[in-house]
Amino acid sequence: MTNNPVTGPRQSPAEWTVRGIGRDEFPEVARVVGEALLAPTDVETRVERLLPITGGSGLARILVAVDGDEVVGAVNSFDFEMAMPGGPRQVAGVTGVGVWPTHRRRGVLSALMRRQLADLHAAGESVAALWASEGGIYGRFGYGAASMEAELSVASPYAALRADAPRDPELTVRLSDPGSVRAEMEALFHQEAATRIGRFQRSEAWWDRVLRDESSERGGQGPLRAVVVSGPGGPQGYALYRARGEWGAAGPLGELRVQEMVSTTPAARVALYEHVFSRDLVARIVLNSTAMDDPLWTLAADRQRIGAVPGTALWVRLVDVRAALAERAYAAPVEAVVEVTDRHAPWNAGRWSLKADRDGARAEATESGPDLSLDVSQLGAAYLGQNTLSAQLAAGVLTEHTPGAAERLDAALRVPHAPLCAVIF
Ligand SMILES: CC(=O)SCCNC(=O)CCNC(=O)[C@H](O)C(C)(C)COP(=O)(O)OP(=O)(O)OC[C@H]1O[C@@H](n2cnc3c(N)ncnc32)[C@H](O)[C@@H]1OP(=O)(O)O
Repeated sequence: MTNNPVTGPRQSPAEWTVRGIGRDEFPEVARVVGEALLAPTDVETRVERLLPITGGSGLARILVAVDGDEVVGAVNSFDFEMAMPGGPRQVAGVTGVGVWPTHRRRGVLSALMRRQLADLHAAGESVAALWASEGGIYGRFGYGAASMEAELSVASPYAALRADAPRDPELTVRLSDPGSVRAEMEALFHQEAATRIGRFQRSEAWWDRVLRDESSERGGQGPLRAVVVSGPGGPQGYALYRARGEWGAAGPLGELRVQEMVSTTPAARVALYEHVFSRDLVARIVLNSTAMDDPLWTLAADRQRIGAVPGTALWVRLVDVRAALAERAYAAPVEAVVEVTDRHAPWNAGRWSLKADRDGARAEATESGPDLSLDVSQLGAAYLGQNTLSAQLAAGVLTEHTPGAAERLDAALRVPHAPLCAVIF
């Protein structure tokens, strides 16, 4: 044990007691995590907001580290149905990670992460995913940065689509308050969340959270609005957005911010863009969190006028490498032996033979020589199909024993559309 005047004595993760919680301890967990995350709301409000989405069996997924009687750190995970390559899967959505400020850098998170990983594995869960507050935290625990999303913005004079963008005169566009079209939005989202990698199905409580509209949620903007595009057969898309009016010496400087856009047909997408692009008094349109292959890149009249701020979205952890490899879908036949190192999950370490084609995959332990050696975090980074192993090879962070192995695996791991989660959990 070493001592540090700021953080106190450094302990090994094994020295911390980690346990589950009773229902009456939830406010204490909310207090500790809220303080760590610099949450602007009071504990009561946080409990009121978090309980519905965490509730039920969710509390059983919370772990705390204690110092005597005191809770000094916590982790939680949602039991998501998230779209993965090949379809919807159960994914542990790791969340609510925080360590009491006087106990940081003493191994508390490490203890919590190890126990959470062991619990998820024991429960038969194969994949965990999270949004990280900081990029330096989770790689050491076997998470790989697996997807990027981008905030897009466009100044109103350039907010226009190509002349040949698909437009359907039969579509109608209806603007209303979100509550009155919630059922339509839920149905459209449910469809998208079954296939769009990274999306997770929403409970009613999650919808309440997405549609929350107190003034503290608005970030200086106006109320949440919903626009729904429908054809003769019913709704084909929706967007949720807020707008803020502003005036400068030369006229209107309003901003319109799209929180979410979902569409099931190209023409509905076009109608949604054209609705938000055509609002009067708006000088700038922002699309909060978009997939890296958002159709706007193809449809914009001048794509060079789109400003893009990309950022890391989901980090993925293969809790059970064998199961995660076997349940994934593959775009091309592949046979390879991967040698995996895993500091925190010894059951993953070793050589895995993957045999896959478009009809299915098998992964089993093997003694054969590896084609590729890598850390479990690197496999996590490639799992959603957005990041290639070839890029990691070029960066010099994995070893290829058989020339071309990374490229062949990449061809099999490829997915047709970029992942999109968009909702930070
Ligand atoms: C999914 C989510 O909920 S994301 C939200 C994460 N939470 C936050 O950001 C809240 C504020 N921060 C905290 O509560 C804490 O600082 C945490 C949770 C990030 C880290 O907890 P700690 O108990 O301090 O971590 P712990 O002592 O186990 O550190 C383990 C290792 O990670 C490193 N580490 C911890 N946090 C960070 C960081 N933010 N950046 C880089 N390295 C870090 C430590 O230096 C240590 O490295 P070492 O093993 O080489 O010595």
